[in-house]
Amino acid sequence: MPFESPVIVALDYPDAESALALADRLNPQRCRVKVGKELFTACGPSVVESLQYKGFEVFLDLKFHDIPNTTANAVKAAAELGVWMVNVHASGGRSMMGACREMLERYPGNRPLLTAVTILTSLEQSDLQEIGLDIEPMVQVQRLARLAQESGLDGVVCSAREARALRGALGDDFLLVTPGIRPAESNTDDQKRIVTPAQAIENGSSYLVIGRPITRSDNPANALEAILATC
Ligand SMILES: O=C(O)c1cc(=O)[nH]c(=O)n1[C@@H]1O[C@H](COP(=O)(O)O)[C@@H](O)[C@H]1O
Repeated sequence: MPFESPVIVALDYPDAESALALADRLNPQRCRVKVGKELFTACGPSVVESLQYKGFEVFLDLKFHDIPNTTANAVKAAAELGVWMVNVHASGGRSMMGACREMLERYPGNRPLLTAVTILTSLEQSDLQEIGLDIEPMVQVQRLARLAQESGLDGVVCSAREARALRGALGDDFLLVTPGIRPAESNTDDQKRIVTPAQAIENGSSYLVIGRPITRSDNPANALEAILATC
């Protein structure tokens, strides 16, 4: 893409028709798109291929979290699909992330970027406490991000609230993919660790994952442009 857009639009839809209709209202020169669990479970690889055919680079967000062999082969299937980015959960551990990275060495020309989810942006400290993690999100995100970098990953998925600290600790080349983005005064929905687009970029985010603020807008292309204008 000639203009390197920081925005990845989350196509969280129950069927291909709705997802492709939204994609038709966007310009693939102005954003990338994300296919997640709902759309992929309903439609499978064909919706990824349809989006690629329309000119979009696709982030396949299936957040794989399993034993190393299973996860590495899932990442391999994603690479065969020609996706731009694929992700796993960092809490799957070093061997799992390393096995995925090693598997992708087989795709030197068109290797997908491999990122690891740290702590979901829908969680805050009290949620972590309930699952036995008596730790601040910032501290756990930093720990997992360091592990992901040591395991050879290209970057992490985190809240833009953690981006400044991670950028300082992990360097300029490590990708920080940040969901939980909400323009000022928009609905927070189920997100808890939210940041505005402008603040996310200022904090050092590489990519902003944005769903409902764009997809639920009356004019998604205008909503995207309004966000890009602030970045
Ligand atoms: O991996 C992700 O993309 C992801 C990680 C995370 O911590 N939080 C998070 O919201 N996401 C995804 O980012 C998108 C956010 O969508 P909106 O809340 O509608 O902007 C959804 O598709 C989520 O699945």
